[in-house]
Amino acid sequence: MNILLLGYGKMGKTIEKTALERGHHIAGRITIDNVADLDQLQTADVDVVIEFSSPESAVANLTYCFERGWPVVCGTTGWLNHRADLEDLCREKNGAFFYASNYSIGVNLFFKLNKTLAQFMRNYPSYQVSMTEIHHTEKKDAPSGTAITLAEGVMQHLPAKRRWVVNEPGNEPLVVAQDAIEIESLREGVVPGTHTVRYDSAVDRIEISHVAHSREGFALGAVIAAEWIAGREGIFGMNDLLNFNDE
Ligand SMILES: NC(=O)C1=CN([C@@H]2O[C@H](COP(=O)(O)OP(=O)(O)OC[C@H]3O[C@@H](n4cnc5c(N)ncnc54)[C@H](OP(=O)(O)O)[C@@H]3O)[C@@H](O)[C@H]2O)C=CC1
Ligand SMILES: O=C(O)C1=N[C@H](C(=O)O)C[C@H](O)C1
Repeated sequence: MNILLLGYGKMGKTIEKTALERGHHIAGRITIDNVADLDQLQTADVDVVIEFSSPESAVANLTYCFERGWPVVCGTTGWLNHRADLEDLCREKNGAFFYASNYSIGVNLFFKLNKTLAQFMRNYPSYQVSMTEIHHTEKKDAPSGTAITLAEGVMQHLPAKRRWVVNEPGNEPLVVAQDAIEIESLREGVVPGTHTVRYDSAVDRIEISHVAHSREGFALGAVIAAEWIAGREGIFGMNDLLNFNDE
C-alpha cells in the first residue's frame, strides 16, 4: 500500500519503520514545515493516510483528507471535541475514518480488563476509583487520550461516576467530588506511556497497569488498522478491528 504519513515526529518515524518492514511504500512524509506539499500529491498516489500530528492540527488535516477522498487512520489525541463534526463530514464524503486513542493491542486488552473490573466493583462502593497516566515531557495534551478512554469505560459500568477531572502536571492534590474520577497526569523523561487504574478503600488497594516499553506497539496497531481499512467505507475503531463487542 502507498501510505501517506501526516505528521512525521516520534510516531510518524516509528510507523514508517513498521510500514516498510510490512512491505508498504511511503507516499509522503508531512511535517508542519511542508504541509503545502500535500497539494502536489495526486489523489491516486495515496491508498491510506496515517495521521499522528498535534492536537492543534488534527482537525484541519482530517478535513483535508476527507475532501480528497483518502481513507484515514488517526492517532492524534486532544482534538475530540470536534469528533462528531468530522465524522459527519466523513459520512457526507462517503469516506473511511479509523480513530483510536491507543493503537496498542495490549492497551485494548487493558481497556477490556478495565471495564470488567469496573463492572465487578459496582457492588463495592467503599472503593474509590482513580487513575494515573505517565508520559514523556514533550506530550502536549493532558490527560492522555488513553486515560479518557479508560475513564469512559469506568463510567459505562459505575453509574455513580459521571465525569472525570484532571490533575495536571505540577499541581497540588485535588479535592475530588464523589461523582468524579480523578486522573493524575505526570510528565517524566522519555516515558512512552504508562496507565494505572486503582480502587482504594480505607484498608487496601486494587490496581491494574499497562506499561508501554516503546512506541512500537502503537505503530504496529496503526499499520494493521491501515491495512484493514483499505477498501472499506465508514467510521471505525479498535473494537471493529479486534472483533471486540463494546461491553
Ligand atoms: N493513538 C495512539 O496510539 C498514539 C497517539 N499518539 C498521539 O499522536 C500525536 C503525535 O505524537 P508524537 O509523534 O509523539 O508527536 P511529535 O511531536 O513527535 O510529532 C508530531 C508531528 O506532527 C507534525 N505536525 C505538527 N503540525 C502539523 C501539521 N499542521 N500538519 C502536519 N504535521 C504537523 C510535527 O511537525 P514538526 O516536527 O515540524 O513540528 C511532527 O512531525 C499526539 O497527539 C500523541 O498524543 C502518540 C502515540 C500513540
Ligand atoms: O503522546 C503520546 O506519546 C501518547 N499518546 C496517546 C494518548 O494520549 O493516550 C497514546 C499513548 O499513551 C502515547
